[in-house]
Amino acid sequence: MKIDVLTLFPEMFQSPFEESIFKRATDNNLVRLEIYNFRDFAHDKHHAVDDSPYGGGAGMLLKPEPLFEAVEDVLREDPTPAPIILLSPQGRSFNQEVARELAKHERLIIICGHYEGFDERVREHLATDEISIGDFVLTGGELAAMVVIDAVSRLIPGVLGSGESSQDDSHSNGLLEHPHYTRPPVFRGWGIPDVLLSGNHAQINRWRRKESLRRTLKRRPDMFEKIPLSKTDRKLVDEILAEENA
Ligand SMILES: O=C(NCc1ccc(CNCc2ncc[nH]2)cc1)c1csc2nc[nH]c(=O)c12
Repeated sequence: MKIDVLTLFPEMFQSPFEESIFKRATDNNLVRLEIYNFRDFAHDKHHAVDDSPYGGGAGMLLKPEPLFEAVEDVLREDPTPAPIILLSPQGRSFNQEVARELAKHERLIIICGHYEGFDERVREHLATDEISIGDFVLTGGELAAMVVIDAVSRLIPGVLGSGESSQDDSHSNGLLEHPHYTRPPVFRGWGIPDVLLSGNHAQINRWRRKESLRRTLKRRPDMFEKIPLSKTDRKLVDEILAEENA
């Protein structure tokens, strides 16, 4: 997948993608990141990228010209079609489902805004999608873009090593993950559930599914109510409720 990022702070994208999993992804050409400073596309003598809002009001807005010219230049260089994604607090909420949807594209073009916000014509006539990563206010879209790039890239086949799998992490099967344990079996007097040492994989899977259900029910009832429960799940939930009320 090729990801073109338009930002006023290209240097922000250097280090986060030179480490670990993402580095492996770029090294074996599974993901290619191209960062552009859209200030380079502001051709007036002051290279102005923002201006004050018509109608008055605080703050500045990103002008349309530099953004339109930057996207058009990127598409002239490489005409491969791609969603043009505006990152903004007004976007649709990003989640694992949106990450899976974006991971299907061979290319993404991502526009990072800044505190100011965008001129509406960018939203109406340039962007094809608009994404927010949550209901909190950041100083700019760059960190949000990195979150989206990270979550999407790990879904691209081959990016995660053979050991990791994106199948069973939280939010992939609609449930939160069950507790995990590794050596030592006892640490400062704290042991681990016997079932995990039993070698009985049916019981281990049952325990894991039950603990996922328990954790999701307790911490994220909003997620829990969306999960289709099998007959076995329902039995596990009954056991959980009995235990919780014991
Ligand atoms: O660019 C982002 N944030 C920077 C930012 C913060 C506040 C405002 C409000 N506009 C002020 C204004 N409008 C007009 C004049 N002045 C706009 C942009 C962002 C991208 S995705 C995301 N997801 C979750 N949270 C986020 O903040 C983000």
